[in-house]
Amino acid sequence: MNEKKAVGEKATEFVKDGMVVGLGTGSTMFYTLLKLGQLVKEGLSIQGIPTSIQTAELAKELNIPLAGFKEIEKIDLAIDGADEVDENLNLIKGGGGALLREKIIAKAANQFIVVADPSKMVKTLGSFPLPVEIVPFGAEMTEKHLRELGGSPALRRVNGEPFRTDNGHFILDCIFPSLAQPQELEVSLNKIPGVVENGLFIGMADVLITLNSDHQPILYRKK
Ligand SMILES: O=C(CO)[C@H](O)[C@H](O)COP(=O)(O)O
Repeated sequence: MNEKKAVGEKATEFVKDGMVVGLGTGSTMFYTLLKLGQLVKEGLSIQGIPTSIQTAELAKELNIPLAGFKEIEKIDLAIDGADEVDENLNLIKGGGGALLREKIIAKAANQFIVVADPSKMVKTLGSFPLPVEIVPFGAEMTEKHLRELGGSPALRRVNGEPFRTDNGHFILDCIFPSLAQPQELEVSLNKIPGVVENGLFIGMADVLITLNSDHQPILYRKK
């Protein structure tokens, strides 16, 4: 069975007529977007706020109307994937490099829904290297500061060249020996000059959609 499709499509049940919807990025969101495109074709009226150029392009292909921040007053709902989800619905995101725009939109939304197949569920965050978005200027120094915080950063590359986010920044993928206190690390990381944002989404998710052992969609709400 296609687990990403099952959870991705389930999230569209939260989308109602007239809503402004934050549209996340990634292969799970692909299915959410396909389903939203179908619903729009059938008459659903929404405005989407994309979290990446990739998502904006797909939404345009699917005729999902898009809006910018100047045109809207609120975001009713944001839907997005995750790289890891713990039992408290804390997340690591940014595997696709869209973490900054994703966090801005998740924070602005009245409700943030995460779609994650069971492979993303973990007891403690941190097996997935934490993406940290940094400005290219002084990258070596920023990397050094991340090492001082206990991380082992690696510059993300594509075809040998540094990967650039939609915002023109670099990504350092950081392994930390322990992410037992993710909320403290999230704050410490963002205090480093040169760090723009990190992929820890602590206390932000309101609803998680994953699958149970019978492969049926199951919802967990923030405690
Ligand atoms: O954070 C993200 C992109 O920056 C994605 O939501 C995350 O990487 C999950 O992607 P996928 O659904 O493809 O597994």
